Amino acid sequence: MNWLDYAQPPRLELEGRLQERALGRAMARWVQSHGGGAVLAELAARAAVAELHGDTALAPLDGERCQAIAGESMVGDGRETRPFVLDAAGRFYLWRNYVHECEVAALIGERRRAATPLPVDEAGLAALFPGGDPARDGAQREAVRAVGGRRLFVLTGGPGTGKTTTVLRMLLRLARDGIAARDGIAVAAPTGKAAQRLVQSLRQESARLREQLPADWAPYFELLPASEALTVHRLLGWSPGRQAYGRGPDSPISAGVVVVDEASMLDLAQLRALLRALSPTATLVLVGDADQLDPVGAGSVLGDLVSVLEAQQAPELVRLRHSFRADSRLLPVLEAVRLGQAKALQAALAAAGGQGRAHPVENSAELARVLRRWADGLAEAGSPAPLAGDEAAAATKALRALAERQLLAALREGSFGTEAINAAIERHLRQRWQVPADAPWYPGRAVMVTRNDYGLRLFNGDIGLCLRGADGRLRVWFETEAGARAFAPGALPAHEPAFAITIHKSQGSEYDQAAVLLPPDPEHRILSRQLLYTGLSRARRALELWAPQDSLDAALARPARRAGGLAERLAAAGP
Ligand SMILES: Nc1ncnc2c1ncn2[C@@H]1O[C@H](COP(=O)(O)OP(=O)(O)OP(=O)(O)O)[C@@H](O)[C@H]1O
Repeated sequence: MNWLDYAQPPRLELEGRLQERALGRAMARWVQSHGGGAVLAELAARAAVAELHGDTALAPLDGERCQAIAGESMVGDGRETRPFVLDAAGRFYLWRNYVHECEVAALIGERRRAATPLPVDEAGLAALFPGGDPARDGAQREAVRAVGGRRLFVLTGGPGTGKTTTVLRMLLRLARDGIAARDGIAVAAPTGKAAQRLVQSLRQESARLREQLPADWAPYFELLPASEALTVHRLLGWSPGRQAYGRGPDSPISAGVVVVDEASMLDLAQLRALLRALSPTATLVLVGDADQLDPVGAGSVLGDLVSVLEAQQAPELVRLRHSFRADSRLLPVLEAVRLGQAKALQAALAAAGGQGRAHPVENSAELARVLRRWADGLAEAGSPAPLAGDEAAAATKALRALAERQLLAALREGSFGTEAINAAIERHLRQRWQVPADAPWYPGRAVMVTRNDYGLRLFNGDIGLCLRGADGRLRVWFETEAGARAFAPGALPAHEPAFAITIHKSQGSEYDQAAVLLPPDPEHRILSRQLLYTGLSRARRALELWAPQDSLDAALARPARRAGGLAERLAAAGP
């Protein structure tokens, strides 16, 4: 491995302590074989493992350790290329993470300084919010007002606060300003599913708004991206052969406005690549919920950016706070989690009545009990009847019924993980529905696609339901924008059972009712406020929290901001 190569972090998707130890040992050996001392070898190993956990650096070292590595030739202060960097604050970096942080901070600083705010046409703004109420949509209007003439804009807010609704109006405003007409608009999201959802929501909302606006707005609607849902990877022209992005400073993305939704999923390396690939005059709009989980890769860029912009009361940031969700009884639950307040969470759950329940699931026996109740709920609906009449319409109905309730678990592996839970639920359903043991597929089996298949237009995270057609054949149905589509089970891309999915995978989806299961070990490092918030905020109408108080307290107490120096660098790069 070439540690100086910071173009792309190594694809280390392995999890678990064994792999971590192996990586750490390999790194330590590499350091020692290149003449590094024991302290450096240990720090390098820890930094490599910390990167797997999402940290871009080690938390500042004490003076003694800084001293111990001061003379190491492999450690620099960032001015020259070295495998490791010890920055002025004592943070220890792998070279690429240091470079990425510095570049991201510098490019964001440049974009902020390059703003030439354009006043909004107030009549146009009022037209975009027909019959609006400033108490509810004031911040949305502010976002539309503030985006004009900016090269960077950040829109954050919890679920249902109208982020997509606002993005549409921001784009229409920019189109009217002439920006989009000249250079075009690109919208993307880190995952295929989120990108598809974004384009779909924009299209639905623009159909509604178009009817309410005067005819002279029509040309601006034509400029909205209506067709392809782009992942950030695709927007950047990722070439698997070259293992590099095609878009960069020499061949920038040809769009005057670039919107990236679900930006909480962007990692540091992706944001750097994106910033490098924008034309200098383009407007970048980052949209997401800064309180959600950090990305799989290293860094917590949206969280860092929002915290810095918020502290500076910067005009490039608008936080939407009013939720347009029909059900506001769950909002205090989310707010308590967001702020890490255990007592407020208990009170909010109690006040939510039947819509918010907590079960202290402390061990496998208790898990089996709540799982059985959950699986009974699924089984009672019965094995779905064969489709009749308009099969696609009937399948859509069945898929929507399936999406009404979802079990979300923090873990994937182990007895509290989705793999074991799915196996238990499937066993129960097979028994209740009398599915023959040798039939892998049966009506009512829910699966989730785990890899994007652009040819089939199925994306990682899409949920399908197996149903029997009138012809007696089993097919797996997916709800897509073009209506429900069916696939032979054998034709599906990689997939897994979906009666329970991880909280990580649930990002961007919503359910009427969600149950959220945390591991009973309060020491488990996956527990964090963001994890709990992300899980609970998937519920539209009712939620169940399956966790002992200790795990809950641990999650609430851990804001889980990752170690690194981006926030400090962003603040220093200033506007
Ligand atoms: N100003 C508004 N007036 C009335 N309804 C609104 C307004 N803004 C948003 N809504 C409604 O609130 C709901 C959520 O809006 P939207 O999908 O834009 O939110 P979001 O923040 O993108 O949601 P999420 O990310 O949780 O899916 C939609 O039904 C939308 O029509």
